[in-house]
Formats: sequence, structure tokens, C-alpha cells
Amino acid sequence: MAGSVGQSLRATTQRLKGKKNGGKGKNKSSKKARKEMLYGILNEKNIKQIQFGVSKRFPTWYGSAVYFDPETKRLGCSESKSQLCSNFNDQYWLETLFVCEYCFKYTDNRARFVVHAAVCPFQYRAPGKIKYKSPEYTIRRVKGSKYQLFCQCLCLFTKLFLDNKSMYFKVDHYEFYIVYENGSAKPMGFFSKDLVSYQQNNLACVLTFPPYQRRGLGLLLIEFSYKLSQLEGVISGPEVPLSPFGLIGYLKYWSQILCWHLIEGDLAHCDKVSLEDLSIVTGMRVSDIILTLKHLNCIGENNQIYLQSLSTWLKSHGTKGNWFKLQDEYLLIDD
Ligand SMILES: CC(=O)SCCNC(=O)CCNC(=O)[C@H](O)C(C)(C)COP(=O)(O)OP(=O)(O)OC[C@H]1O[C@@H](n2cnc3c(N)ncnc32)[C@H](O)[C@@H]1OP(=O)(O)O
Repeated sequence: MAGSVGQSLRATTQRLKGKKNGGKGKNKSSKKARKEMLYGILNEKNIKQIQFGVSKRFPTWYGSAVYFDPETKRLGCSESKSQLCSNFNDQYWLETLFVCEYCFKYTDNRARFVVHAAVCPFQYRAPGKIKYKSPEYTIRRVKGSKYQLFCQCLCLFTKLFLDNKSMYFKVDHYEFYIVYENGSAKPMGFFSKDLVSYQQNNLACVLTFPPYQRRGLGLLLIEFSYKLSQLEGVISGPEVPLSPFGLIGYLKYWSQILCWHLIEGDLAHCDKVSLEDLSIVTGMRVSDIILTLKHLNCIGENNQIYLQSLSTWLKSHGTKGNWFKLQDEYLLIDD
């Protein structure tokens, strides 16, 4: 399993490079096919389900061609012939993709998966450096340049749950912030950060793995991304476009932050608050603030903010004293 993944990724990259050079002058449809191959774009799901570690199984949300050889539709350089699409079901290329829940290496072969699961070194030591450690959760920073294969496999996995992002192989200038439950080396979710983002985005892509969703981890990661950009002294926000779930999650986070600053925080006693004031205290972009205030139905002509509508939102989405997921005292940001 371990060797096959590295070879598979190299083979895919080589194949794509080769096709790119040899494809000059060919028609538009082959260009489109190459693009789809490069970004793994598929209109339908091609892997039915994921076996994530030995005990978790769940369906994929989106298709991805990047795991496969485009000609044979077989997984990377797998020697297994047991799960070809023709043997299974025309809709799917593969019924079950076995993914290591510690390092994201993958295979279509159960026996190889079981062997790997028993020896994966990441189960004893998670990669990267701890940047946040509360009594409940740890967030580790994993550099793409240092843990290339780990990050590439994580990006491939992400594509199965996020349709509009497509970065798999060039991970060198990305950092990955991965959340773990304390005492466990099993990643539960992550966000990536582009270190050469011209828009100075504080987050490229965020994912909570399906078994761990709706526990507040998405909001924790988003809050952490803002903490990092505020420490850098940058007004920032996520890379766009947001996915539908991304938008719901961000609107929740942004609504809470704006409500807190306007009702309980530094701005609560100001007579007049401008969008720029809000941007400075929250670290949010003005465009995101306007979007959120419109969502909260509390911005009028001349960008006047109606606090009454904020209070109404708060009543229906009460945070019960838990305004923030992240606690500053547990931050370990030294570089
Ligand atoms: C810039 C970008 O990367 S955009 C791409 C965003 N990522 C994706 O779309 C990948 C797939 N989706 C996911 O991984 C997750 O849904 C995330 C990351 C967006 C949210 O992760 P979670 O850990 O589930 O979020 P969390 O538990 O903090 O919930 C935050 C809020 O989002 C909303 N929300 C999250 N999931 C759902 C859902 N399935 N249905 C309705 N609302 C939801 C809720 O308001 C929720 O708060 P609540 O539970 O108190 O009601």
C-alpha cells in the first residue's frame, strides 16, 4: 500500500505531463478531457464508499478521476483486478476505497489495507507541530513541503467531499492545520492555507471528515484561521467560491462574531459603527461583513446597521454563552 500510493501519484503526474505536451493541436474535446483528468472533475460519483480506518464506512459525496488510470479506470498502479467497474456496477468505477485514517494512503485491496492499518507509523506519532492544545482538541500545522505524500493523499481524499477545489500534487506552498481529539492521532478535519495567496486568503479549503461533522469542528478551524491572520496583522477571509456547506458554516461564524462585537464587545457602546471599524476589530473583509449583515437582515440604506435585528437573530440562534470555540490561552503560536 505505502509504495503503491507514491508510485501511483508519480505515475499520474507523469501521465498528465506527457498528455499535455503530446496534445498540442488536438481538438477541444481532448483538451477538455485533459483538464477534467488533471482536476479530477467528474459529474457523477465514481467511488461508492470509503472504508476509513477499520471501523468507519461512509459514502462519498462527489466523484474524482484523479485516483484512477484514465484508460483502465483502475486505481493508480493497483494490481488488483477484483473491483473493476465492469465487475461491479456501471455507475461506479470502484465500490470501496480503503483509506488509512491516520495518513490517507489508499488502496482497493482489503488485505493490503489491513496490513497497512496495523503498521502505519502515523498512528503512533501524528505529523507536524502543535499550534493549539485545549483540554479537548489539538491543532497541528503540517507543512506541505515537509510531509508531501501525507498532504497529497489528504488533498485527494478531500476531493471526494468537496466539489469545487482541485489542488492535489503541488502542496509545497501550502500549510495544513489538522484537528485531533486529545490523546488520538486520528485526524478529524483540517484547513489548508496557501502561503503565496495573492488575495491574502487565510484559508484555501476546509473539511471536517464526515464521521466528525456537526460537532463544532468546522467553526473551530475557521476561528483558528482568523486568529492566524489577525496575528499576522492581515484583514482576511477564505478563498472563494465557497461550497454550499462552506457558506452556511461561514455565515454562522461571521454572524456570531459580528453580533458579539456589536452587542457585547468593544463596539457595543459606540454611537456609530462603520463597516471599516467592524473590519478592523473582527479581521473580516468588508465584503464578507456586508454579506453577513444582509443575511442577518440588519443593514439599511447608507450601510446603517440595525442592532434590533441582531438581537432577534441571537434569540433564535442563541450561543448560550459559548461565543467562541477557540480559547486564546491554548494557542501555541511562536513562529
Ligand atoms: C473555502 C472553502 O473551503 S469552502 C468549502 C467548505 N468545505 C466543504 O464544503 C467540505 C464538506 N463540508 C464540510 O466539511 C463541513 O460541512 C464544513 C467544514 C463546511 C462544516 O464542518 P462541521 O464541523 O460540520 O461544522 P460545525 O459543526 O462547526 O457547524 C457549523 C455550522 O454550520 C452549519 N452546518 C454544518 N453542517 C450542516 C448541515 N449538514 N446542515 C445544515 N447546517 C449545517 C450549522 O449552522 C452549524 O452550526 P450548528 O451545528 O450549531 O447548527
